[in-house]
Amino acid sequence: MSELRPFIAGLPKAELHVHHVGSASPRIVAELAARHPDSQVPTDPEALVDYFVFTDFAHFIDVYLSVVDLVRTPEDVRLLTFEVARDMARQNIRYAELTVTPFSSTRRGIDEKAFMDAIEDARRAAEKELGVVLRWIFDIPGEAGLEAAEETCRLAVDLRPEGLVGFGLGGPEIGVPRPQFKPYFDRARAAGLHSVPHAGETTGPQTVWDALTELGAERIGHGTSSVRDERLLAHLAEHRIPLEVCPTSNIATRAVAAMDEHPLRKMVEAGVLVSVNSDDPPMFGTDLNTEYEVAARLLELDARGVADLAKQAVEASFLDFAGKSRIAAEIDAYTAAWLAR
Ligand SMILES: O=c1[nH]cnc2c1ncn2[C@@H]1O[C@H](CO)[C@@H](O)[C@H]1O
Repeated sequence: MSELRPFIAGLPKAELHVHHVGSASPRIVAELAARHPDSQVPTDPEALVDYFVFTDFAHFIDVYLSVVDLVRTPEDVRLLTFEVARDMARQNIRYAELTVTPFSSTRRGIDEKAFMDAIEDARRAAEKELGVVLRWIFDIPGEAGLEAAEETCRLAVDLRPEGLVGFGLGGPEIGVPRPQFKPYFDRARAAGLHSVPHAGETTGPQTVWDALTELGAERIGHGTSSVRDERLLAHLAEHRIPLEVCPTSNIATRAVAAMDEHPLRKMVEAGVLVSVNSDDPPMFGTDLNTEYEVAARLLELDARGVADLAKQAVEASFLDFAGKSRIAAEIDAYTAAWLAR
């Protein structure tokens, strides 16, 4: 544990890249697994630790989908969402853009309106009872193809829950080229949603270019391989297109071989705006505070540097000016008080 840990723990934070089902705590996953004994997911939180060791990215997606399979009723959705916010509140996360995959639930038979009501109900309760502001990014699960794209787009545009701010694309990249999703991103953007696809997590920089030119990406999920293309890095820096970086995730899914090889530092040195994120925290044995510790080590930051990093996430968010200013001011006040101790 680094000496920055207590500072980071109390620091007000925003998280921009974190998956809904992927944030279910071991307790919640175990509880859902016990409710649905036909599943292969362990019902014991201890056994989950081993279950969440991944041989590669494809294995991670298989395990992820086995947990998705446990969420079967609107009440499961509501419980999961509120509990995720509770974990965020414990870490002083004030604001989160949570990536939700409605297709996974509607395809499993959850009524679409009941699904929206469940997440919205949890969002309001989280804000009121926990002081955590949640917003949604609806993502297309890439492996499910154009059918999922059509359905996700329809749900986003036609049902448009109040908390929805963005439209994304997740899952595997290999064999799932980004350009085919252009019509769906065009529709979502025309409806006023922000474009936030994953790209360059498990494939090269061309996927990031495709996300920018074909999908109108305003932020990139992961974008890890961007560092292999100097021109791309310069483009991201110049146009202030942030990368959502999730260091421990990249090691856990074996997208990056070792933490000391993580490209975060190279991104920052190229002047790219970055946000630090936890992705699927319990599955990767991490949380946002730990990711800030990791980033502080990779970037050799002191408390002030960590506070600046937290402000970059606020800057990269889809909050309005007043919302950004409010959290940035909280970060400044907290940091000043900490440094004056
Ligand atoms: O790190 C990640 N990269 C890509 N997709 C992810 C990640 N974590 C969770 N998902 C989720 O995987 C599902 C199956 O496609 C999607 O729902 C996506 O949100």
